[in-house]
Amino acid sequence: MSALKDFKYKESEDGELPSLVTGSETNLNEILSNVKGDGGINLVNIEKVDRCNQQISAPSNDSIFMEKKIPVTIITGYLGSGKSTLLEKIVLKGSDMKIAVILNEFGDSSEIEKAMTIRNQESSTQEWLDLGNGCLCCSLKNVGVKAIEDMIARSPGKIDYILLETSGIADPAPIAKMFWQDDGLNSNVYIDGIVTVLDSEHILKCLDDISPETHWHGENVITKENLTIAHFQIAMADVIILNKFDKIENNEKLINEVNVKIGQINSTAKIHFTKYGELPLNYIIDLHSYDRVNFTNNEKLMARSTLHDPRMSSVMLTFRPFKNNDEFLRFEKKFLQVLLWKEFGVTTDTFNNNMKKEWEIQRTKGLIVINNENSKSKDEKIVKVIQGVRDTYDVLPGQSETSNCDECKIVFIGKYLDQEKIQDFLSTVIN
Ligand SMILES: Nc1nc2c(ncn2[C@@H]2O[C@H](COP(=O)(O)OP(=O)(O)OP(=O)(O)O)[C@@H](O)[C@H]2O)c(=O)[nH]1
Ligand SMILES: [Zn+2]
Repeated sequence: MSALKDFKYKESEDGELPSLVTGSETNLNEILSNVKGDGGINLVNIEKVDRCNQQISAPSNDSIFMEKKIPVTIITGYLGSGKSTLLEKIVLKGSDMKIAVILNEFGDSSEIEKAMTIRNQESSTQEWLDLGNGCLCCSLKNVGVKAIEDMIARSPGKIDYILLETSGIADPAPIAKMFWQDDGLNSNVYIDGIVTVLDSEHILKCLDDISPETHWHGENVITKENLTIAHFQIAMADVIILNKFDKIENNEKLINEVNVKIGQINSTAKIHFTKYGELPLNYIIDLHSYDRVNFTNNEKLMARSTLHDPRMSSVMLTFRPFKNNDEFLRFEKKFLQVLLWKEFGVTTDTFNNNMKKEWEIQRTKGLIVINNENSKSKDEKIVKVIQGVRDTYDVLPGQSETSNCDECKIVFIGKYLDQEKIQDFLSTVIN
């Protein structure tokens, strides 16, 4: 029977106790060098300690961590739609802004190593990054984000924007969520928006053509009801580029059909037709799609009652401002979470049974106006923004692009959404 080891501390055997951390240290190394694992290796990785030391020692006003955050624009779109062509044009055209272009291509060599080619005008560096199974939307959470954060930390002040091309079969939602970190994580990047490039000649076929070998990955994308990854790439877009316009420019009927079909799936994204990715850079940067909301929806499309394609659609609700913050919190709990947290059992059976069983919300954008009950002038209002990607949502202090703040607006984009039923449900929460 082995004797129980006596774990009591004995200075003679266990050495001197390291002094307690007082918080006034100026160099973490002194403390951490005493903290050794078995075999004397450092328990904390050295780069992390160096970065912490820089943070502690740099005077707060110019600490490298105070540096501005770098916006990331995700460029997605189905295979061969023209993403790389768009990015080549941007890099070749050059601009006074320093843009890092990251191509998440599938390496020929092996499925485990992927090239992240970082390019800006002056030079291009090749960063090899192990993305797990080779796709940013499937890789371990944050592997891609961490690599990009490290790249920025290594070249402070050298990058103004990051344009990240996903592979043609990537589901943009998990990628958006990866970059959409709350400030607490002190990330030096943030998501500015999603730009989806479409091949205007083939997009209609692509939306109807359910190819069994379509590469399904990312979150639990349901294949049985023939949705394609192109649907999700369109639904998640803040800007849609209908590229290869040279192929359809003489076909009025097709142009209109493409416009209507895309608008049915996503009625809030701005749509631009392009040839070989020719587009002014400012159409795809500074979108602020995840910290602000501007509804540029095409009213005429929204007014249309019946949708020819019941699968992916947009639902837009407008309603009176909230009387006070409590009423807004009740809306959040009794309406928003019931809609978004279906997977977590928050959705009531009555509501569920009332909708088509595979209904699901992919994207939420909301402009919320609350009467400020604490203010002297009764018409002072508080504006908030709701940004949601599938079940994850955030309520941020907002500013509305439009000046009028006398109504709330919320848009849901997803599968089998029924405008009337959601509207009725809202009226049970806000009457
Ligand atoms: N006719 C025409 N061809 C285009 C246009 N834009 C791109 N192409 C061509 O379409 C093909 C695919 O373009 P890419 O830019 O590689 O497409 P991609 O989206 O990056 O492709 P993946 O990375 O495989 O998803 C290339 O041969 C381009 O030259 C366009 O506007 N019109
Ligand atoms: Zn993937």
